[in-house]
Amino acid sequence: MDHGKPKVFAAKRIPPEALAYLEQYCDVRSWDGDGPIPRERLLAALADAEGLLTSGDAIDDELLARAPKLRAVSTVSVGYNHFDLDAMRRRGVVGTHTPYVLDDTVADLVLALMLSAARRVTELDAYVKSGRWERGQPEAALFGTDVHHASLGIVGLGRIGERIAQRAVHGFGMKLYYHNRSRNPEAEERYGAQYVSMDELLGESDFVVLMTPLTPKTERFFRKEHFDRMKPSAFFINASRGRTVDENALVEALATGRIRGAGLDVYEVEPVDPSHPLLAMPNVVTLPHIGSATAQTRRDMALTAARNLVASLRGDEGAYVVKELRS
Ligand SMILES: NC(=O)C1=CN([C@@H]2O[C@H](COP(=O)(O)OP(=O)(O)OC[C@H]3O[C@@H](n4cnc5c(N)ncnc54)[C@H](O)[C@@H]3O)[C@@H](O)[C@H]2O)C=CC1
Ligand SMILES: O=C(O)C(=O)CO
Repeated sequence: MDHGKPKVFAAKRIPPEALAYLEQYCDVRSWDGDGPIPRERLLAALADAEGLLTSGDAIDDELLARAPKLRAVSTVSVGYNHFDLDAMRRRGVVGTHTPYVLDDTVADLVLALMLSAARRVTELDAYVKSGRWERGQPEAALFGTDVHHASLGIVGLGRIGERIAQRAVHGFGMKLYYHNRSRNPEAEERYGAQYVSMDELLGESDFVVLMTPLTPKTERFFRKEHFDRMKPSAFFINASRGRTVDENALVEALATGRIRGAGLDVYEVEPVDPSHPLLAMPNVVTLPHIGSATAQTRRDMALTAARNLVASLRGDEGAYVVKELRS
């Protein structure tokens, strides 16, 4: 322990390299329990902390009131919907995140969801493993849908969206539509992406990929009227946040055959309830929020988060401060 170093609390386990970096500059205490830290333990640990490294803990008024010395919160994620930005601004607490380092890894997973849903990979894997593959069955029962040269609509063509676009257009020859808050001229140039209204995107796309952050504006913004406008042959892919979608409307669209299938990495409530109707649908590929979950990328994210925390506490340049909290 070094009294000259700022006290920080790591509310999640981080790889040794990131921890070693943090320890060079900070007096670090870490949560070493299994699973997420209980809220009360977290609040108690923050009584004298100047910095917090976290991933999904809600950074809200209650937490900030219990952490009077807190100056910086660094999340090991690019999404920061767990930050109460107004509360942090009021108390002058800096918030940072980990953009860029995970873009390719998440984009790979989105392609995996598209391919799995369209070619029925998980459904047919279960079919083979359960011994149901026999000669003489009608082969059409195993047919899927082509991904190559199909049309893709990305809602939220940002950092990750662009990496998806690159794979889809240059790798699979897909035609690309997108809808954003504002146009992305570089992506239009690089990928021939066409900026369209939501209506047009939904009506034209064989695959609709949702990649917006969760904000007050995007909370449950994808709802029944959107599924109703999609092609009945289309697939819905969500790797953003579950709460951007009205999940009941998604279930209904799938159950009534209004859309062909879905690929999901995220859910309204995580972990998703084992009795959730989505889990019983063979045309839905479900993953446990693993968009960025490769060993290398999680190491890179932890190191970025550690660097962000140190830079914020030292007042150095270079931390990825979330855009709403930049001065
Ligand atoms: N499944 C997973 O494991 C992961 C999920 N994510 C999620 O992906 C999100 C996006 O990450 P990035 O691409 O780095 O963010 P980004 O900020 O680079 O891109 C987001 C895009 O969404 C657009 N957008 C925002 N609000 C919109 C609205 N109301 N309507 C239409 N478009 C809107 C923005 O214009 C921007 O182009 C994260 O915030 C996070 O929630 C990120 C990493 C891993
Ligand atoms: O970074 C994020 O926002 C995630 O969801 C996990 O990588």
